[in-house]
Amino acid sequence: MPHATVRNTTRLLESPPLVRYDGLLGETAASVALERLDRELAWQRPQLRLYGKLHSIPRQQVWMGDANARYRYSGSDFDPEPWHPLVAEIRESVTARLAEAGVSAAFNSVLLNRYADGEERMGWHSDDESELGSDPLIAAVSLGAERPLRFRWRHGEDTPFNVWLPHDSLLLMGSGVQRRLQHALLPRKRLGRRISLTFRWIHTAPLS
Ligand SMILES: O=C(O)CCC(=O)C(=O)O
Ligand SMILES: [Fe+2]
Repeated sequence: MPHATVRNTTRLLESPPLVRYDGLLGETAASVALERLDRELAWQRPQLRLYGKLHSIPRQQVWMGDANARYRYSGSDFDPEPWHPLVAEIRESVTARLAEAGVSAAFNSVLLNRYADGEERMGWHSDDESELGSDPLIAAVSLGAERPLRFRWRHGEDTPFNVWLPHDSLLLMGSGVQRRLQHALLPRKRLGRRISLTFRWIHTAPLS
């Protein structure tokens, strides 16, 4: 099974911290998924408040998941969209591939991100909201233009590094990654459309 461990993190993180698996859906199915998600989802560009001023995010997104998997993100509450059948199928492929690799994981929600071109991006952050628990496992599927996800150590333990995310790949961000690193999808010139799906487990509160 093709996969690549990201070597320069293994000294500093527990196993399996950051692993990329290639060929998740198969080339054709992945290209069909890119087109369908692009067309069929209700992509949104919410405004977030930053230092008291509203800014449109430099990408589009959709939150999807179980009805009770509510999420708080940059000061706003998001109610998830119901599972799109194709996204539910991709989730099955992700959990199956992880299970083959000996990683048992379950996901009740996903943030889908759509970057129209290389100018669209996501700034530095860790996915460390309290709803994700103390040591979340996040699985990120990439479709479309290959871009690097850049990582930097929160306390400068080592140098920043890129993990390239080709079409139809799956990046597992495992134990310690959110606690010890931040990541960003920085702008790059001359790049086409990309959609990512970052699957998560949200610890839920009872529906009121
Ligand atoms: O688009 C990506 O690969 C990164 C997305 C990300 O960091 C996130 O959804 O939290
Ligand atoms: Fe993230």
